[in-house]
Amino acid sequence: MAIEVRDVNKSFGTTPVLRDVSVDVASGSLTALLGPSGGGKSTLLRVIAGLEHPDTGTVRISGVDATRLSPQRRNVGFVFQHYAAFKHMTVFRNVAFGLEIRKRPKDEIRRRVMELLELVHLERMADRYPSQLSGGQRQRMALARALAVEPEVLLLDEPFGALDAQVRKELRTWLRRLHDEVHVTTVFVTHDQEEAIEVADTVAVLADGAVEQVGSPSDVYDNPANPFVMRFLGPVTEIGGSLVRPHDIEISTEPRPGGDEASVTRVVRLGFEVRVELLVDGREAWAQVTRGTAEQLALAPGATVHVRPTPGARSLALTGA
Ligand SMILES: Nc1ncnc2c1ncn2[C@@H]1O[C@H](COP(=O)(O)OP(=O)(O)OP(=O)(O)O)[C@@H](O)[C@H]1O
Repeated sequence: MAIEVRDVNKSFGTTPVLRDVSVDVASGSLTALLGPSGGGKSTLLRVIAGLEHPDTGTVRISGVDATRLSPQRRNVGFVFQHYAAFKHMTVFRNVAFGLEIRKRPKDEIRRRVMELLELVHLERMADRYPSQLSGGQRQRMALARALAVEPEVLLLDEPFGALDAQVRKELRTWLRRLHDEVHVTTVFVTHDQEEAIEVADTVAVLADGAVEQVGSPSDVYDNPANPFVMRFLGPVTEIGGSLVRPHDIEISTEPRPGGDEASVTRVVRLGFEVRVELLVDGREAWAQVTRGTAEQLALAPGATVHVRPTPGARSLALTGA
């Protein structure tokens, strides 16, 4: 394990922000800390970095108890949402900074920095100043700078959070590729479930200071541990007292075992997908079907149909939830 967080508790004043948090991060993995705003993701990342100290519990990095080590002695690289670059230094010098203060030989620094700039596709920007870069380029420079000193662990706090949607999407794909090339153990914070699912190989869902579930993206999406995780990871709807993914609802014109009668209230075509709004037992629900299915069943407002979760689909009973 690259990182082992054990039974960490942290309060600010009297407010508990992390409650008995235990997470393992495998060496070489790309792990997302995912959850709603205020859930404690940044605080957990800062505890791993050594920027906050837990009240109780331990943090081990590469097998060493790091709980009391300063950030400098943990060998971690850090990138924040708003990255503070040295404005008066070129991109080259920003990336070289950590190596220069470690007094590495000049030619080694030059080689390493150019390698890193190539890795983040900024090799032609070496002589520019941070103000001459786009937001996405600046964050890539920040990553190169964090990687320069060869950290054992890379910690990213919403690194693309301040960028517009399009650039954000590009950088996601880019981060995944970068990780496939350098394999440095990486933990990144995000509140965007799509980003976590697309980029990470492990997702830890954090809410209200506690870990709700840790698993692969398909694990947490297909086998959510509880209604909270199911709702947070993707669209849900409710039929027969259970929470179901709308694409896991089977619609038929004939009654089927385990099905409920429903009336179609609205049919919305969204390209290839069709959103079918329903009333089941007086309650609103919706199903996502393909255009082919919608046409075949002649779904239209006012139609009476029968719905049930697709056999084998994951559903969660909502009793008491
Ligand atoms: N230094 C601090 N002093 C007091 N309270 C803090 C401090 N840092 C964080 N908090 C509180 O701790 C809680 C968790 O914050 P944290 O930033 O870890 O959550 P988060 O999941 O990263 O949320 P976001 O995505 O909004 O950053 C919040 O209620 C926040 O107000």
